[in-house]
Amino acid sequence: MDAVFTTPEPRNEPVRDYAPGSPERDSLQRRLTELAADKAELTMTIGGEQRMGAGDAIDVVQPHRHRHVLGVTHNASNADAQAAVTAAKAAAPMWRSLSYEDRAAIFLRAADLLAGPWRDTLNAATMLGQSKTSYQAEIDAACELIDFLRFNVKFGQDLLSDQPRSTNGVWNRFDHRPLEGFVYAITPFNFTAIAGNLPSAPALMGNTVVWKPSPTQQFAAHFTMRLFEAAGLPPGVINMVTGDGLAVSEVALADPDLAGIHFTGSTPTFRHLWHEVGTNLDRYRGYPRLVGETGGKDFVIAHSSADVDALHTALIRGAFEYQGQKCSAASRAYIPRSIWEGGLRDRLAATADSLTYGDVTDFGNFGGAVIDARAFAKHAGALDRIKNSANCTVLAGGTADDSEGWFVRPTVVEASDPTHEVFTTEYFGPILGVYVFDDARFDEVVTQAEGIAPYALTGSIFANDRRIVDQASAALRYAAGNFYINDKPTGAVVGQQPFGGARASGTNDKAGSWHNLIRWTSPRTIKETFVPPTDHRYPHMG
Ligand SMILES: NC(=O)c1ccc[n+]([C@@H]2O[C@H](COP(=O)([O-])OP(=O)(O)OC[C@H]3O[C@@H](n4cnc5c(N)ncnc54)[C@H](O)[C@@H]3O)[C@@H](O)[C@H]2O)c1
Ligand SMILES: N[C@@H](CCC=O)C(=O)O
Repeated sequence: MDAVFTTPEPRNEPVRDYAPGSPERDSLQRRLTELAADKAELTMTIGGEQRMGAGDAIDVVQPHRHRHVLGVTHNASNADAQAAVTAAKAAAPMWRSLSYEDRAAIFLRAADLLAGPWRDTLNAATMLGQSKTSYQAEIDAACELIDFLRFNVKFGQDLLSDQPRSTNGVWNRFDHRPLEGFVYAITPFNFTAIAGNLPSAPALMGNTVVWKPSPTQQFAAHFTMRLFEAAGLPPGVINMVTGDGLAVSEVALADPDLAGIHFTGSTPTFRHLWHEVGTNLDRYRGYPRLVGETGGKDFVIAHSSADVDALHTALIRGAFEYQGQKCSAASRAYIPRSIWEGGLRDRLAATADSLTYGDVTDFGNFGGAVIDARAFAKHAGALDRIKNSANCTVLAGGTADDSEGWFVRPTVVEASDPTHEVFTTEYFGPILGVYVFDDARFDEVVTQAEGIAPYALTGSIFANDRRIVDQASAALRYAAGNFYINDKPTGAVVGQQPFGGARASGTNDKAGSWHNLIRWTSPRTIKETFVPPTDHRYPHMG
């Protein structure tokens, strides 16, 4: 076809509320019952073929009811990984020869399928497998993934439209080539949207992918792969391998055609991958692109002019939604004594104690369980250390119980030492450290908070005094990649608050924006001269 196409103008997917008696709630509840009834075979998908990994079996369970097995998956073996890499390389010429519009249509169709008939499946799988409430699943598995798919198509088109200037007689062009090789996408447990975005964003730009989801997110990842297929994704474009990823990395990171890593997960895992790439550098055809969004120790800093009701809500939602398992979760708060002793301390503790964590299929609960036994043990250990610390007072929670599910109570800890681990260590659970300061020490506290943790992902300032907002914003310029004024530090929306952080929080390539997509292209500059010179001499030569 001869046309320059324009992709549809994206709009953020409206969030459904699943209120009692609503049709969407009935429909989601039916799908929850169906998905919980079967024990699924959580296969790999390599070159379009589904098969079980050859390594050890892993039970994928409901975190809030860990005896309930949703499905079984297997670690991929070295041979499985090799097959996935080979399939990705084999599909590359076919995939990159398709037009951008053809590739984009697949992901736009996936978005529409997810907004419609697939919505309940992805939401229910995310609720059951990752212990998210209906609301937390809806903003992730439905809305954010739909938004990633639709907005990336628009950003990709903008990127392709970026062309150099030309002069009379010369036509200059950019050929926005996909990378030469395959992209290795490794995804975390906590967001179904991130798991879907990390393989699909490079694929949209014409790359083929080996995708390794987290075993604890494999239930929803399985259905995400089926969604892409239903939307018409050809075999071999995204090859999903399962399990812990150790064998996959042995193979993929040593392959000469590794063109990039698209990672989201913890800082130690990303550092490990980066080291491995460094070790293998001489093997590669090119320099692999390393894109990693990693951990956070996200702050809320309040000034004495802050609105206390807004601050209270931001702390509760920011720290305790999805059991604190968002990289953006508020995990350290700095509160002026006038506000703290003026009522916030007792109110925050009472609200935290009132939050119900339980089975997420009971829509009355505020939250569910933490993801697995390893996370539970980590949080239980941290709570023990906190309770034994002379610097700390536990004001709410502080307990954990894994008899039915991996439940950790929403915990508020007041700590008098601002260098205590509660202000520096990412727990990735529902534990909020609070440092209380005399109101006049605000500037000093901002300076201390700015650099005490190695991360720089999200952070909030609460103040009504505009001069304070301005000063704190300047002082904290490099302390967060996503900075909030009078709002909680969680809940970024695609197209509105492009997401990512620097320092130990990652490469800050802003998922769901052109900043990210540009990492998956390698432009070729073309100069075409219409009437080339035919005399090598210059006028100054006489
Ligand atoms: N900055 C962000 O945008 C963002 C978003 C979500 C989560 N996170 C971070 O992710 C972390 C929580 O997620 P997680 O527990 O899944 O992280 P994780 O690092 O334990 O695991 C992430 C992924 O890496 C895989 N993995 C681990 N070692 C591997 C290896 N050697 N080879 C291949 N794959 C390997 C895991 O199986 C999983 O798929 C937190 O630190 C959180 O802050 C960051
Ligand atoms: N983008 C999400 C966090 C993703 C990490 O877990 C937020 O803004 O809350």
